[in-house]
Amino acid sequence: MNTEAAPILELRDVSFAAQGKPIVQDVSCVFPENRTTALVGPSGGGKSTVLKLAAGLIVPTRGKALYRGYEIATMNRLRNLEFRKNASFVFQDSALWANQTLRQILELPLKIHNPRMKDGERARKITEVLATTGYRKDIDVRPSQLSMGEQKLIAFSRAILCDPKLLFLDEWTESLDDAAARRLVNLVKARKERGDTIVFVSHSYRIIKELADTILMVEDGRIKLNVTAQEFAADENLARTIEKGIAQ
Ligand SMILES: Nc1ncnc2c1ncn2[C@@H]1O[C@H](COP(=O)(O)OP(=O)(O)OP(=O)(O)O)[C@@H](O)[C@H]1O
Repeated sequence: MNTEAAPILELRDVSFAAQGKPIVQDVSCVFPENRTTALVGPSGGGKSTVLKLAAGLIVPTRGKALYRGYEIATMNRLRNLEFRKNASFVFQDSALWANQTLRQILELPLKIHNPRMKDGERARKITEVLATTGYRKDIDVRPSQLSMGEQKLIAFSRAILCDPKLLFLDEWTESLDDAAARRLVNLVKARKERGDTIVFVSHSYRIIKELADTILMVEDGRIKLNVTAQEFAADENLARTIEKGIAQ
């Protein structure tokens, strides 16, 4: 585990249960600032749940999720606002509001975090971000008119609109064609290079190898491996274990 950078995020002895079923158990890990961490592992192992716990989207049943040392579930309103302004999440299913147009969906985070932004500036910002992510169609339509891949582009565009320093990505390239997936990987790479803190879930060995500084293998709700990219690159057995774990 890399300890030289500050743990902007930490899970401390975290467990999470739903409907009496343990989903994540006794997870402790740090997500260092300015680093990219990949959560990998077999389907149903608990990766998305760990990601949501780290992002403060769900509250641990036991233990603490911390942002800069403050418990996310109980930190004061101002600190929570700062955290929310700095953090964005791309959900596995895109999570676009069915009854809103894409324009309304994209306007909302800007209205919340930059309430003084003028209408024209907001429209320019949206056009600029969509050009970056490569969504070129009409935005006065509802999400149901989009393919899954197009929904992913909108979800990613929404996530970067307010220029977050902390990005949580849950299989953000799934359902995209190769060109679009490459564009979104490159966009994350650029953010990583400028020093953002990124935590992502992916089943793609290639993406994990390309982006991750640290790899956490989550299986049966526990962290089974916590290795740096250097350790991963230097140890063929480790690489095989991770590749096998992803493929399950
Ligand atoms: N709120 C919940 N209520 C009931 N079961 C849940 C809940 N959240 C997660 N689970 C279950 O816990 C297990 C782990 O889910 P999670 O989505 O975290 O896994 P994952 O590793 O991200 O899987 P995948 O790679 O398939 O997306 C799954 O069996 C899932 O159905």
